[in-house]
Amino acid sequence: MQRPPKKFVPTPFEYHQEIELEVQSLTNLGAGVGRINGWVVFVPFALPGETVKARVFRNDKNCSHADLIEVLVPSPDRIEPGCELFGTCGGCQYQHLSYEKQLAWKTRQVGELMKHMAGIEFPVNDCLSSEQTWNYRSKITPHFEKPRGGGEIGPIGFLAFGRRSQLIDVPQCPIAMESINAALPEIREKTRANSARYKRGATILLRATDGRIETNPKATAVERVGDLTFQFLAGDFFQNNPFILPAFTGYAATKASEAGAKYLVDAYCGSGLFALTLAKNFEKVAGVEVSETSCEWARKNAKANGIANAEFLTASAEAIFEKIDFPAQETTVLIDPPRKGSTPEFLEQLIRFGPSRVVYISCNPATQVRDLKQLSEGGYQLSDVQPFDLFPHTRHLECVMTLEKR
Ligand SMILES: C[S@@+](CC[C@H](N)C(=O)[O-])C[C@H]1O[C@@H](n2cnc3c(N)ncnc32)[C@H](O)[C@@H]1O
Repeated sequence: MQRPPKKFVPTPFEYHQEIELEVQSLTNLGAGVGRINGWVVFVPFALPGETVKARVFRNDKNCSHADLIEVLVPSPDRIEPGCELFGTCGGCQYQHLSYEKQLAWKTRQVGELMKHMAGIEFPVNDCLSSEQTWNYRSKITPHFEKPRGGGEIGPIGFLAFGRRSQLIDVPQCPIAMESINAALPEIREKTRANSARYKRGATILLRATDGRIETNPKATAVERVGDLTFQFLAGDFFQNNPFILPAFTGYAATKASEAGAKYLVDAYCGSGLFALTLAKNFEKVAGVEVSETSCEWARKNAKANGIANAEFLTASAEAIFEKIDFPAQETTVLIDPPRKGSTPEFLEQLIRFGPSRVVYISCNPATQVRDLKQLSEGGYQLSDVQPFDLFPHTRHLECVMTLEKR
């Protein structure tokens, strides 16, 4: 038997002890959850309803973690993964689960996070699917490392499953657009051929835009959403599943405007996706974005699309409240912060401003629910929770939460 790592805690299971358990649930990180005599065990790649054999590699204070060895009784929802790297690559967690059940679990996970992290019980609408469930990503960023002191570069790809630094080689990625996969072999070859130019590792950008693949983060990329055209720097943020964007922005538009608000604040606005797709529903729109280049593109995008009622401020999000003269009772504040969520400072100012509605969009329900708690304590109450599956076959999702001032 392999020797346990130094910090291994040997209770309740020994290192590499093999256990059999029934899996009951699926966490929002994508791991199956079962219990042995009430003790919780997490087993990635095991599905609810399955009986599995697993090997324990860590015991924590109130749970253990184990690797899946064998599925003894499979779930009827288990399917053949679409990628041969599934299970070794850290990118996808759900390729072995039918798409319908992926959606059902994502819906349930949002509800459970709200209940457990914020003590809020609220019905979650069914997660809306992506029109295209394979070849949907318009951007991938494979990495590579170079050994210190020279030598050939190692694998070009993504983090291996469960690892913090080990990469696996990814020659093709079936969730990336076909045009990205078509360009990938040549880009990988070139990277290897030019390996002398790299002192250490790097990240390669592949952004599908306007019929080509852009690798220069400083080049301009373009994306169409409904009847609007957005330009932005290829290396800057833009939602990377274009197939669901009309439905996603359409939903945000309805939620932001249905109660009759005339003014919209779009905080963390990027190159203007929500501000500009929603502008026709409002008298005036004010966006705020910390990235100078994204914000500059938001202004240019407004102009290029003939939108005259949207202004953009380059600043950290909380600065917007000093700038606007919108009456709070006629204003919706939409926020779409990065994965780490918003900040207590921003939320405090938002609550002090007191808009009639808040539409909070997030790609990380855990930080969203943390912030929801602050908003809820600050006098806002949920009226709608709608997840969108921008990232089929992965554990990720986008969630639109609508809150109203009590
Ligand atoms: C998830 S993206 C959303 C962008 C945009 N809403 C969209 O959908 O294209 C989050 C954005 O927040 C910006 N950001 C990060 N920290 C910020 C801050 N403190 N204040 C304002 N914007 C910030 C990032 O530059 C990024 O453009």
